[in-house]
Amino acid sequence: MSTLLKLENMTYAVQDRTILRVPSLSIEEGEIIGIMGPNGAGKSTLLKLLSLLDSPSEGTLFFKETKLSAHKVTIEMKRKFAIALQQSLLLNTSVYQNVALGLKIRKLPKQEINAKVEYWLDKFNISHLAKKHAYHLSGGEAQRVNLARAMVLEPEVLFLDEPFSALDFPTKVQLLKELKEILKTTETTTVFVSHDLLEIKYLTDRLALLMNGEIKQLGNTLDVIEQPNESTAPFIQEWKEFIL
Ligand SMILES: Nc1ncnc2c1ncn2[C@@H]1O[C@H](COP(=O)(O)OP(=O)(O)OP(=O)(O)O)[C@@H](O)[C@H]1O
Repeated sequence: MSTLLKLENMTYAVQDRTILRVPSLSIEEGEIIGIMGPNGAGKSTLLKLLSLLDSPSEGTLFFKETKLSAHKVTIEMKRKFAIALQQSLLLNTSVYQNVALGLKIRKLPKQEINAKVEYWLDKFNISHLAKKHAYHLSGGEAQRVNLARAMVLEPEVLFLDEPFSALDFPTKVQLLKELKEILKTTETTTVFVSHDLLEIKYLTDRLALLMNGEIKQLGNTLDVIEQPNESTAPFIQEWKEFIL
């Protein structure tokens, strides 16, 4: 495995208040890394910095060997990333057009767009919804479209911010299973932000536990869950009591 994304000496401050401090974080090619922590820990902020939606107050982000800055980043660099959020924010058009839009913007030939959209609608089991209006979908269907819209771009890094949190349990479980299969077969490097230890345990290879704007523990997901450190044990223990 080689390092795809790397943060160094990063801080992020809002009005003189430092809300995130990450001395070092590497994301390895092909891995699924989870970011978990309590409300307000800084998870979404970290995801925004890694995905170039925002820039740090200090520090550097590297993509492979290239130093990135959100201010100067090229379209080519942004196109290496895709993001799916909790709210699918679909456009006022059909499912097909929602999934096709990113490829149209990239000016791909029509035939290629058709082939890719059909492929990803099929992968997420939503081919039958292609003509349906995006505003008439269930929550689970909309999240499938959201994920297909991200994956059709064949990103080098996929960022997921709580994509399952609004779904009911059976819908979530089914989609998690399918997504894991897709991410593993495509070897898509993925950064997954979640509140839910069950989702994290099922989907991720490594886990960063973020608290008060700092990564308090980072390691193999099962190791972190089984052997939390002094800082993370109370948080993990609460989860264990809740699910066991
Ligand atoms: N633009 C901003 N202005 C002021 N405060 C901010 C801003 N962005 C984030 N914060 C603060 O920084 C902290 C981290 O926010 P962030 O949304 O990253 O946390 P989170 O772990 O994703 O939280 P949640 O689990 O509730 O979504 C919070 O205290 C939040 O209020």
